[in-house]
Amino acid sequence: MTSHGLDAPAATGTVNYDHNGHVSEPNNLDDLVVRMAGVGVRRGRNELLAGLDWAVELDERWVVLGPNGAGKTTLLRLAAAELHPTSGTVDLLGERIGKVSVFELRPRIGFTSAALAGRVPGDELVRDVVVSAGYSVIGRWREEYENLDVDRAMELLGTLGVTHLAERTFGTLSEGERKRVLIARALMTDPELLLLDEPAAGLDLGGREDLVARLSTLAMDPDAPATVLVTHHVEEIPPGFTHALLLREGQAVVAGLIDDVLTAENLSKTFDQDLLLERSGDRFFARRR
Ligand SMILES: Nc1ncnc2c1ncn2[C@@H]1O[C@H](COP(=O)(O)OP(=O)(O)OP(=O)(O)O)[C@@H](O)[C@H]1O
Repeated sequence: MTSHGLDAPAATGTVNYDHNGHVSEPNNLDDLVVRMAGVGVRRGRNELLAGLDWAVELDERWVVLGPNGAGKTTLLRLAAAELHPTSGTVDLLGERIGKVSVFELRPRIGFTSAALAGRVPGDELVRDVVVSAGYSVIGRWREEYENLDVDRAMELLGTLGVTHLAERTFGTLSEGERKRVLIARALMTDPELLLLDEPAAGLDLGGREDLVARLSTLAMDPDAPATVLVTHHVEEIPPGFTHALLLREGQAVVAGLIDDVLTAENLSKTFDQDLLLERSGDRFFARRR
């Protein structure tokens, strides 16, 4: 860990781009929740991400799609201030990574991932898993939480449809129940950016559909934070998501409004298969041609 709390050596960004991809100084970073310019992440000889330009605005809901190993989790960890880029610049919530303490930034960002699920002690009460996010720790660490915090945790468990699990221990929950509890936890600090890494992975059909519906409600709520959802499957894109970034081998294939960029052609390029994409109402379905 560096003095900024990052788990990779801090490298000062050298390149800035404007929205058209031209080199420039940023104008008003406050308008952007995430801004990545010329971002690369390298581990040994592996380029996990390369030359990535991406920006997320306050009212946008992004889905990041790509095959195994495309760099999706790496991208999300950059957006969660958990990683530092090897090259390029990352600005989160108007702050440049490398110039700000990530410990100040992280409470403003809600993040769920399988890695986080693995760090939650199995004997923690579900209610405490959620409420402790407000104190930037995992699990209960105080004898007494503020009543207001407990009320908020219960309200969020309600939003995710799992109030009845509040007094259960995390280790006794099913995969789907854990995912919902962790999304409630991610929302606990009222974050300005919500990052969801494969929230529907491992869920059965009913669980997936229920989660997609709840994420759709959240996406359509104008007060909800800017959201980025990583998935392998177009079927998991909740209605209300506005933008898509398609990633392949650490590089963006295409990024923009879902209606513009989510096409059979782009999906086929991304997954290196001849794919058929169908749209039914506001849901997507894909299969091999
Ligand atoms: N520390 C590391 N050292 C070397 N290679 C790494 C390291 N971390 C990740 N990688 C590699 O970088 C690539 C991108 O990993 P990442 O986890 O970001 O992909 P992903 O798109 O999230 O994949 P998946 O869909 O399988 O979860 C993978 O090929 C992975 O093996």
